[in-house]
Amino acid sequence: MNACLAGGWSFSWPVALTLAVGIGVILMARWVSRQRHFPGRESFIVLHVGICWWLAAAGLELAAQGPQCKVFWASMAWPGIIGVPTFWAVFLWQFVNSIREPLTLRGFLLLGIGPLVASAMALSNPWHQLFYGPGTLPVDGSPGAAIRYDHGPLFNAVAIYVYVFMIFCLAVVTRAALASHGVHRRHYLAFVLVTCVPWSANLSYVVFGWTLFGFDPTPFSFAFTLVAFACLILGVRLFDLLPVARHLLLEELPDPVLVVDPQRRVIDANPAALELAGQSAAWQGTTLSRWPVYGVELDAMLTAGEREMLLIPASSSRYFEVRSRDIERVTRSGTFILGQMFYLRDITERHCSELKLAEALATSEERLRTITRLHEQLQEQALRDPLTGLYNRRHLGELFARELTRCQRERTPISLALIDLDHFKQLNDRHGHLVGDDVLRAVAIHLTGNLRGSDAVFRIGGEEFLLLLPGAAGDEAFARLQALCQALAGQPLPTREGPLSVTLSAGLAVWPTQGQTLEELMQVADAALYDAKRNGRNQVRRLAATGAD
Ligand SMILES: Nc1nc2c(ncn2[C@@H]2O[C@H](COP(=O)(O)OP(=O)(O)OP(=O)(O)O)[C@@H](O)[C@H]2O)c(=O)[nH]1
Repeated sequence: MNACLAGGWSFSWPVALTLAVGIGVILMARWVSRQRHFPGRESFIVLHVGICWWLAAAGLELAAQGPQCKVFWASMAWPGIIGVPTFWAVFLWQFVNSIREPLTLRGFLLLGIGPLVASAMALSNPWHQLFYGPGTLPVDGSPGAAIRYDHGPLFNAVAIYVYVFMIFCLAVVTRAALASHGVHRRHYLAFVLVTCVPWSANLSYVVFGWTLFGFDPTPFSFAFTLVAFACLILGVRLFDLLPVARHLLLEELPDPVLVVDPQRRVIDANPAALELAGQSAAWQGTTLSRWPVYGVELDAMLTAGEREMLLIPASSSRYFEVRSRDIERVTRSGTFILGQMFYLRDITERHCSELKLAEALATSEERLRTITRLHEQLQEQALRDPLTGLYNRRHLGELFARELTRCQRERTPISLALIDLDHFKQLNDRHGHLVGDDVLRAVAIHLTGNLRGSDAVFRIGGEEFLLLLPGAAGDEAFARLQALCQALAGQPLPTREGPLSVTLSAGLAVWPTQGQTLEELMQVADAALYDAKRNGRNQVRRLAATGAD
């Protein structure tokens, strides 16, 4: 060994490559060792130590000039050559089965027997030549020429030992990939690739004698392993729980989530989205507009550039609030849209509550309107006489006060007339009360039919009426009342027993000359009415005015 350490060396590109890969492996192993704990972490680090060992021995073999030294360094590689598949298998087993406890010392020592025995067999080869046969010679006579190895039976036995581990590794990750889905499956499939590439390189060397730089290509294939792990760790954050947790969250989310690429093809959908669409297989890559149940709406939403909408799928009685957002990647040259994500929030409960609330509000408003209408009707009814529909005495005070204010402001008079039907008792007695009611109604119509806009007529007693004529002075009011009186007398009224003739007597009072208040005016008018009755009825009377009217 001393001779080989002190022997001639030549630094070449293949040596530089092994050195670079070795440094990369050390850096990655160091970085991984500082990461959070993950299943198989210790085995993963031991595996990388094995790779480094192998690379170091391979580099020394490549750099060594003497053929014996080359064979010596090749023999020194065996702890790494056996250790790598052994601890790759242990790591995969622990990772796939989520075994967090590190390998026991006993297990470690047991698994270390293989590499030790193989190394011992390789290093003792000069005495038995069963590992490398006598045909192990340089490929040509040039200095530092590569060695063509004559693989002996012990070499083949060790190769089989290694391949058993590799087959085990493949079986473990393939089974795990088949049994899992989502992020986990992608991780396991990556492991299948990472297993296959160095193994294929090794198989091609052992079985077909294929070499790279005249050398076993397996150590160089670790460059691929290094890049693959770098991509897995940095790209999909292997060993990190966050992507797995996010994936699980999406899987468990009761609300549908759909992801489309820039060509509007569905590239991902969580179980809730698949269930709503009734999709189960071969859905990936479906054009959004052809996506069942709600694809057309989402497609239209994208076209319209809308970010939010209410979705009521035809085949479902549920309501969804759809939100879309761009999936972007920011690079130095700008922001690229990688696709869109749709999030469908089930708002059925909220929407139904809102609908019920709106319905309840509408009903309440309708009821309130009805109550207001009824209240107004009641108020109106309270002010009106039910038989004739004329205002009653209750409304008189209010209306008079209003008219009085107006007439005071406008300095105009108000005439007030009390009207009483003549011999109404006789009419009742002769024709009955119902006919009397007919007459009262007909008189009410007669009176209202002869009023002007601002006039008002009230029924203030059985067959007593009151006329309020704002703005009408005594003479004018008197003339109008007389016309009313004569018209009534000359026109029989319709009743259930045929037309009947009635007459009225009226007494007139005028504000402000004959009274200041309603009571005073009514007293004056009543006195005048009494006068009319006494003078033979069917006439209008007024007392002599105490001032100008
Ligand atoms: N049909 C009907 N009659 C009523 C109503 N209210 C009061 N009367 C009647 O009206 C009559 C009033 O009679 P009286 O006060 O004696 O007066 P009158 O018979 O008209 O005689 P004079 O007023 O003196 O001309 C009574 O017979 C009451 O019963 C009503 O609402 N309907």
